[in-house]
Amino acid sequence: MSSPKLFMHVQDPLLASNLLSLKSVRQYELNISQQGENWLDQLTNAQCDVALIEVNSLHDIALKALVDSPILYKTEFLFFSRGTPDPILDCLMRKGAGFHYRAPFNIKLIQSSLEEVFCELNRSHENICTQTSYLDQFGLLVGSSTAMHSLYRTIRKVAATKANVFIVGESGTGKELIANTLHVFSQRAEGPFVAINCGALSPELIDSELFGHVKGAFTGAHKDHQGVFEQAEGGTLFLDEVTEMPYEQQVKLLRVLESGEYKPVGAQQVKMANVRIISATNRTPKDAIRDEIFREDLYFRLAQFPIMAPRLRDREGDACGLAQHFLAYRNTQDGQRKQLSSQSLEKIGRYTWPGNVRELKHAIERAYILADDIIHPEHLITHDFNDQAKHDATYGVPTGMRLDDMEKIAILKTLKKNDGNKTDTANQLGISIKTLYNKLDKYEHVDFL
Ligand SMILES: Nc1ncnc2c1ncn2[C@@H]1O[C@H](COP(=O)(O)OP(=O)(O)OP(=O)(O)O)[C@@H](O)[C@H]1O
Repeated sequence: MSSPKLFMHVQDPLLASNLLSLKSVRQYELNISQQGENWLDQLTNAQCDVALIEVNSLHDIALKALVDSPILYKTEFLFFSRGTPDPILDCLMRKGAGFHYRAPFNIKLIQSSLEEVFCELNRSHENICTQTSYLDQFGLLVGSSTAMHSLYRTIRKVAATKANVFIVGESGTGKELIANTLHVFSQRAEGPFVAINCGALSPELIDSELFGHVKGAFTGAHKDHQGVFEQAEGGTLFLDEVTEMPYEQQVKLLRVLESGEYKPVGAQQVKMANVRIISATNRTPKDAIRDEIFREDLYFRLAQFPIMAPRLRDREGDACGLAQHFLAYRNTQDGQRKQLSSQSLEKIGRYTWPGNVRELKHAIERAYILADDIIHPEHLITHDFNDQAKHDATYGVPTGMRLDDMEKIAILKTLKKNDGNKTDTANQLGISIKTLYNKLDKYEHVDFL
């Protein structure tokens, strides 16, 4: 959600500096009027929620025009005057324009009025949010926090370059969405975006997955197969969980990055790769290099431009905003009007979301399934179980829930408990890593943005 906007047209320097020093003024996005230009035109262009206007002339043309302007009903006005009777101002007051403060000004009173208006503006955003999302969006990413806006600026700058980008961030922070957004804003946007999970590649098939193979290259190679380098030709190749790629395979990837050349398995001729590489990991690269699971030379090739994906707990206000966003999409999908209670929003705002946006998205999905109309805190299942829950295997297993919903919850909870480690998750759930990936892939596709 963007901050509510405040327009200020105040010429008296003392009054202006008093107003600007108020905390309640600084929480708005500020627009200060330009001297010599009609302030009503400026206000109309800026589309502000609140306007602080000093009236110091009985011949203020803009004030006169305001009487018949639609802005009068869209903006909350606070007028400041020296107290000289002004029929136009009286007329505006009769039309419900807002507050009129006369000198000497009581700054404390002004502060509390602005505070109140600010709360009302935010409340009106809240009331509409179960059907609509109020967060800012950039490419495929949603979020209005300072951390997200700084990420948007970085993406915009680096997308235009040819640099390989390396995204580091906790599981569920949206690294794949960041990669896709980089692609969308790059000159390769018309080309394909191909994502591959390096942790899910089987050592036997990895060469073929990356570089492709020709018919007859090995038993079972019944026809030519394009590797991801070829599939992503002219576009972007996203190497997710790149630190999980088998160590000996990393040197092959390094060679392609250095020379641009690769050879499909069983082929005679080399091919030239024309792809931009974006990679990601939820490990700290320095630790992965120290532990000798990730080659340092490969890291430097891949990380021409490193980007940190911010944790959800570092994006002030975004957790509640995203919860509303996901709920609004779900409501729209099913024609429902489910709402988050204010206690639920409080719980969402307080919780630290160690599984980041993915955990939040799935918590809302589960709550949506469980709740009738209002989502209460008990519907929001997070991962901080109490001790009793740990000892009781049936704790929290609901009755009457669809089996595939329960399966989904079990998978996502286990994934979370294992900090996103899919190998451990698959082992604990007694399924193959491939099955796990297929199921996660399915959830992503039936999910909402
Ligand atoms: N800023 C965001 N706006 C909207 N949805 C988001 C955002 N960030 C993440 N998501 C959603 O959260 C889920 C996880 O995102 P994604 O797969 O991109 O995370 P990740 O960091 O790549 O996770 P992992 O490290 O486990 O692969 C996806 O469903 C994605 O759509």
